[in-house]
Amino acid sequence: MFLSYFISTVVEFSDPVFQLDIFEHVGVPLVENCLAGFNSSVFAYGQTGSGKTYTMWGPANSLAEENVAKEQQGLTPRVFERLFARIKEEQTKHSDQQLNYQCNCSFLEIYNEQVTDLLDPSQRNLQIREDVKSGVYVENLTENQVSTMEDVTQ
Ligand SMILES: Nc1ncnc2c1ncn2[C@@H]1O[C@H](COP(=O)(O)OP(=O)(O)OP(=O)(O)O)[C@@H](O)[C@H]1O
Repeated sequence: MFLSYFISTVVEFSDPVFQLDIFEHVGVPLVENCLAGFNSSVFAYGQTGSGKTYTMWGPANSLAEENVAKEQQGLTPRVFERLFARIKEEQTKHSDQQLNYQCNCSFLEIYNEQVTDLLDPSQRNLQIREDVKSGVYVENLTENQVSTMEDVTQ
């Protein structure tokens, strides 16, 4: 099952307060849904230059620069930081059960009905398919397993 969140971006909105607001209303419930075992996705939509990438990642190079203020971070690093922290919390809380979590993520862009794999931009025309059991999926979309922030920011 898939749970999806939609964010409409307008460049004037994507200031630090807006980033925090999005994190609280989209990021926090998304992390809890992932922990509960649901596949979850975020769609950022808006016209060219409206701030989709900024909303999802923060200012350019913010992941590489250690001194970028936390409040400038985009949704993606905040979500993964929260996810890994919550996993640790759950594992500590239920240490007798030896909980194991596997996190996989994909990133794609849809532009003029063309689907591009952002983890492998040479894949520019991926097909959207439907499977009787698993539902709608993007054929051949790269799926990376992540367990640390370094995995996410590489
Ligand atoms: N709140 C903001 N403060 C400062 N700069 C911003 C803000 N939001 C967006 N920008 C800047 O505006 C430019 C366009 O934003 P961005 O690349 O996020 O738009 P986009 O919707 O992803 O565009 P495209 O559809 O062309 O990929 C970028 O240089 C980005 O750094």
